[in-house]
Amino acid sequence: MLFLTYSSHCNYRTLFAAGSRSRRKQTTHASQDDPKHLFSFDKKKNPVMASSLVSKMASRAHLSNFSEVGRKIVGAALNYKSLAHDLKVPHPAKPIIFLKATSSYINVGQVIEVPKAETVNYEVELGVVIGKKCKRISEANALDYIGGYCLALDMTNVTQIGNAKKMSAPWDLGKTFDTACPVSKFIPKESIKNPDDVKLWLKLNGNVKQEESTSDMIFSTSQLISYVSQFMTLEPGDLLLTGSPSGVGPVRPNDVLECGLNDLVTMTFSVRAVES
Ligand SMILES: CC(=O)CC(=O)C(=O)O
Repeated sequence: MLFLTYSSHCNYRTLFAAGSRSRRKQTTHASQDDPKHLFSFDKKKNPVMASSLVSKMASRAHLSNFSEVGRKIVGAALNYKSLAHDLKVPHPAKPIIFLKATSSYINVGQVIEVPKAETVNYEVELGVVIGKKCKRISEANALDYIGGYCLALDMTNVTQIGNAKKMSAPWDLGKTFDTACPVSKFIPKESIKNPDDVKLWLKLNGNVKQEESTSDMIFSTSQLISYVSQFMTLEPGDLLLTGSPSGVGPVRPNDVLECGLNDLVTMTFSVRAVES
């Protein structure tokens, strides 16, 4: 007897939304990323392993739903050498950190909203989904706290950021308006060996506007996670936006943005105007 009795303990059927396939069918053709793969052992002989794998499954189910369950989105600004070069500004001495509200998430199928009289820029980014609670962690340990990844757009209202700068006010209205954080599906941690070397690209209406490796980042993924964790506790499902490479630019109503991350994921969003 393998895993069949587990469903009553952890209710992972609901967690994984396994659909209509029977549990027994799920034992066959298990792929690397498939949670059922975890259950190919004898649970009576390995009760400790069984319980740890159940919690691993529950945690991955939780993380794959990060845009619903995550409690914050933390962004890093000016984190690419190429962007700093384009903007003719020096590299920041420390990460520049801002927050986006989770109400700004949208998923594929939803539309980016742009106020008619304002300018909103696209910025393609690697998103890091936090896998376990981290507070004041070292750079050396930071990668252990990653639960997975996503492709993200850090939509930025530059009209609002310009207004804020004039008043020495925070950037919030420029970063965290509704629809400001389009995200892809969850990418399991194992799919990306090195988050500091993945390729990001973005096309606006079919024309390539951004294309860069995360190796161009000023602060590495570990440095960003460790730095942020000195100030705020990162929790499972939180998202860290690692910054945008050069090529950022404005969108207009009816534009179509298409972007991708390695050969792992692509996503497409269209833009519509809303009243300012
Ligand atoms: C002002 C910005 O939008 C900077 C930013 O978010 C970035 O990724 O760089």
